[in-house]
Amino acid sequence: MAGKVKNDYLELTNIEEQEKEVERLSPIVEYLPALLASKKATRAEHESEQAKLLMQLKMLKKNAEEGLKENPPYIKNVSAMLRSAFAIAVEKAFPKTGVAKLVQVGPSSHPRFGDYQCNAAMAINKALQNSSLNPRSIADRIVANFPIDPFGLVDKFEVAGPGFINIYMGKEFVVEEIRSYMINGVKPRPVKPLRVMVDFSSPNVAKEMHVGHLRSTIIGEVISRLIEYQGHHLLRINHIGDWGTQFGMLIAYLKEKYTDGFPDRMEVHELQESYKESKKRFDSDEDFKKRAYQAVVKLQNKEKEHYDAWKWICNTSRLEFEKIYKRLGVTILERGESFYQDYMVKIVKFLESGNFLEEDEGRKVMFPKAKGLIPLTIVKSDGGFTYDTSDMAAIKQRVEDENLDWIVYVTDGGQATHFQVIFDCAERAGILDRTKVRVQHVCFGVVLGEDKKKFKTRSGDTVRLRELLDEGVKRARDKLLEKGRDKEMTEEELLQAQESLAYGCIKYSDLAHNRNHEYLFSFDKMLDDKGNTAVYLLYAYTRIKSIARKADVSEEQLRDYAKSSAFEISHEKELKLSKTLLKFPEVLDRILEDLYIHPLCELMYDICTSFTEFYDSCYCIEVDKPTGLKTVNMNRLVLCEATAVLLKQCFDLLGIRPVSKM
Ligand SMILES: NC(=[NH2+])NCCC[C@H](N)C(=O)O
Repeated sequence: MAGKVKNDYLELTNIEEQEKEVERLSPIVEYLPALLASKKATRAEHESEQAKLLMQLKMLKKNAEEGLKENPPYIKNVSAMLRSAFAIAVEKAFPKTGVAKLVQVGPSSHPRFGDYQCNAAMAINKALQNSSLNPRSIADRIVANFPIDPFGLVDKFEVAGPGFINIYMGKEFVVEEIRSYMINGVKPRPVKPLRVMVDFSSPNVAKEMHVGHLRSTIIGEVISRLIEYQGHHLLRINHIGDWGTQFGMLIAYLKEKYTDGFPDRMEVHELQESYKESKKRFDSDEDFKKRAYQAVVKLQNKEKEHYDAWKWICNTSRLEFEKIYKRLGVTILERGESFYQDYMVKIVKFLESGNFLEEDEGRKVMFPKAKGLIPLTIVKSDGGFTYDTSDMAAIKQRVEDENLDWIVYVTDGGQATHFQVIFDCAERAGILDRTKVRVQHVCFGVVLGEDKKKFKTRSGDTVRLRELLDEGVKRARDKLLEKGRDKEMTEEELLQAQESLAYGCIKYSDLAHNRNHEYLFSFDKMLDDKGNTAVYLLYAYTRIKSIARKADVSEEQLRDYAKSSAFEISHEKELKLSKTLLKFPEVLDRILEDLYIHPLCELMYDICTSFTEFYDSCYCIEVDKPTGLKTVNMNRLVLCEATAVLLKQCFDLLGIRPVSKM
């Protein structure tokens, strides 16, 4: 029931945490039936060991109550709760054998095996090597020791085959959760807030932002949203490539070309052309090379003329980047390589004084601890710094000045070794302690065109993101017109719908794939309204939202109904949809571990297909033809609304904006 205080000790996600809790709680759980039987402890009992445990339990309950007062009910991770409960069961069944850590619980592969499965009995059998036991008897013993279940999480167990434990969820629990989704929304479990940085997007100045940067932007933004949603403090950082000797080259070239001052506006591709030209000159013309080097020195000393020229270059690029971010709904703090100039000087001294650098043909390099990896180039033979130098400086600044607990870098898979070596060298230099600071490189595969080759224009150039987005919007509009949607929408609504659809599709088709794999960019595929696409999901969402509208029932009424004892879930398809919704917390928790986002898309798709099944077999509104009288099934409407609430939350996390008409 709403407001009923529950003791949520079972919900622990992390295995060490679980183990500690098991150790702490198993005696308490043992004594719990006794506690419940004798509500008041006698004086004598107070002096006994048992009473101490009862006190402990009281404290635990009190903490839980207080926790709940502060934090409105949050969504529960069923897998994690079951895992903790099974860990307790195993600890009770086989005390002090250390096998509780073998417990794994996952969704079952088929409904005939229940909702979830625990297959620990086999692994425990192996670990215990006790000939008088077999996996089945182990499974029986685990089930017999399952702790009290304050949530009614489990309806029944079944020990099957060689020792699988099939778990059937309790309906009461499902009802309570759906009730809470409806009344309280989908609030994640409160956690200790961490300081987190996501370093993503990060295009390069004076170069076109390419599809790789688009992927980094899309994935990085979603990771940021997920981390924020979980309640952590987040810093989104755009580590743009805006520093280095190439800028001396470019400035020298531009000064030569525009003797009367730089133009007011310039497209990034023109800037990129100049960049290519300057590189040619640099490689072929000794005089130019000298001037380029002088320009670098002047830039590094921040001499006005050169510094202004550099600012002009950065600004030209920035205007272009910002247009893309605005369209995609991304806000990110620019803190490029140039930000670390002073830190780079310092890190070189630091590494030098620690004797971490070695001479190599005039360069100063740093080897990682791991064997077989290429070293970082910290100082080039011309004295300049590199990408490696900036990342070493950045990691020090991030750990020490920003005090971060968690740093995420989002780039293509081609940089996996770079980050491996950076993390390794940072540890070697004592800058980073990976037991305290979590560093994660989130990589992704290359983007392919419809011809399955690297995504390029026909002439072999980089595809301009602005043009790509424009094409997406045009295609989305065509799609809407093709379906005749324009007849039901004002021009304003159509504009909103086409943008939501275009950007939604581009984002979703990227996110729905395992990020490690290559990804085929196809407007035709992403704008398909069948299958796991944004179009399908957005339509489904709009349809769900329109049901309550048609029924003429307000959200307020639905909430009131959900609070009442009349609310129930009965039809098999209602239950199936509900159980699919309850998968959200476990998907969320897993994503926050490995930062693979596609399971969230899979879940959204499952929700929409379960919804369709439910909607096909369960009337929400029945109209009596002769009289025209409407009968509204409030239970089902609540379920529709809970589905909508969760889907909306998922769209928000993915940065996709559903519109009321589509
Ligand atoms: N800290 C970092 N290295 N962030 C990623 C930078 C990505 C780089 N500018 C590129 O375009 O590939």
